[in-house]
Amino acid sequence: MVSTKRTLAEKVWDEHVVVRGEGEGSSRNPDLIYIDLHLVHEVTSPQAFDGLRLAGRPLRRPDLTIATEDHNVPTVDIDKPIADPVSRTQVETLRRNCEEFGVRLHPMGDLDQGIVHVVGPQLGLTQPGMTVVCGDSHTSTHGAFGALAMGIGTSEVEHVMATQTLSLRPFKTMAINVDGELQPGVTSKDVVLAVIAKIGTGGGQGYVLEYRGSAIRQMSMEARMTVCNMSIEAGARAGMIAPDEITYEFIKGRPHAPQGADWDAAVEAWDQLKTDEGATFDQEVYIDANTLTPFVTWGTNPGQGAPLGDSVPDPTQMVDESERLAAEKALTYMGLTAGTPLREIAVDTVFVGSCTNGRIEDLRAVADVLKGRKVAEGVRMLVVPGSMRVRAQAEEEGLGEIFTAAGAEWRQAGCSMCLGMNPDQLSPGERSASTSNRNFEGRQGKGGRTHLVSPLVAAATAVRGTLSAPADLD
Ligand SMILES: CC(C)[C@H](C(=O)O)[C@@H](O)C(=O)O
Ligand code: SF4
Repeated sequence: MVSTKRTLAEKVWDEHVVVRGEGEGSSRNPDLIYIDLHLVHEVTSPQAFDGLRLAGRPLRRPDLTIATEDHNVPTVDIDKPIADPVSRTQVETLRRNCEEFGVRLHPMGDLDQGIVHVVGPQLGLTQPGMTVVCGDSHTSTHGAFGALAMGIGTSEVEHVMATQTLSLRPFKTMAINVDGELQPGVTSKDVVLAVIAKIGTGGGQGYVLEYRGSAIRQMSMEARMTVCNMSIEAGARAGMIAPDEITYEFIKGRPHAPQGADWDAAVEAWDQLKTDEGATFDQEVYIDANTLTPFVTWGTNPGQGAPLGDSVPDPTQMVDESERLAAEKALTYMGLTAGTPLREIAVDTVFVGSCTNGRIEDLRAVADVLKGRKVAEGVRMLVVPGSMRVRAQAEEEGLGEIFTAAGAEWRQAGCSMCLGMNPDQLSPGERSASTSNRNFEGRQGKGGRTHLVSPLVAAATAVRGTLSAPADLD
């Protein structure tokens, strides 16, 4: 007998099937899935809009589509024209397209402008049980609300624009059980870096991950978003967390949250989403939260990480050949020697921001460490809010002053140094501690060397000048 017990991901999927694909098992055709929310930014939308225009089609549901400018925007002098011609064209094209197709756009300077994955939740647009897509791999962030949120390619962006549906193959399910309690100074970023180091950058391929367990339940929505954000770095199609009181508390009262009787009905429906007792996952992974310590990467993919107390690993000790070769190549690029304690690695730049760690809670954590302290001599520190609303709130709480007094640059909202598509970049050979999600070669600028860290580690590193945790400060 087929079990009727379903996981969170399966429930959301089932709710959105417009047409079920024929066949069974691995030969089953894709299902046609309805999409509740389509987020748009300047990088992956131009060709999709062109396609619509060529086909003479309107946008099917402008009311379920929202755009913001994030990747190509500068984070200083935002009242001046964008200097780089490619970036300027991208942003101007988005503005023209949104105007022509009737898409709500939050442009530079607007209070709701910012990184697309910060803006959706902030407006209360991202809600439990929804299907959310965006032409962006870190769409997985929205899974923190119990939404099935997936990054899609430009041709799929056009398909969603035209039909509000997507043809998708069913996925496998993986439970990531994180039980126990995180020690002080250990954050959700450390959890997800440890998860990726454990299952590998390909470990999640074909799966939707569901993060479960007591450590996840205790996390704030900001922290849960950090975890789900990086699901894609394990190769997963999406990452999800079942909604609970913490989720509802976050959504309640936001501009697009249901109100009055609709709110009560919504919460009742959202409460049904959690994975049924006895439902089975295709795979289960266990992480002990009690034993986790701050985690940093030493290599050039997010799976090449280790506890901060460790040393740069020695590739010759690695049994797996492809792992060894990858580590050797990474250490050469990173300019690191096996055996060097990670704490002794000196950085030139510290970047706090991105859709992984650019929310208010992240900025508060950084300000807590920086208060009354100074950024080390010779170190450049950028603090970049994920959205203009985050910036405004940080200003209101006096965080901006703390950053500036410590000697950090307190910027306007955008993807910034998370990737080299705007003026905030590393120069060749420059080394950073970064709260973002990717440490690929050249990610933050050609020849730049990236260590992925939590906001707490970023702040302590800025003060000491070498990879550090707040506990290392006097
Ligand atoms: C530019 C965009 C398509 C890309 C993505 O898909 O994730 C970017 O946001 C990234 O983080 O690498
Ligand atoms: S902040 Fe970084 S990861 Fe997030 S959408 Fe922008 S470029 Fe991609």
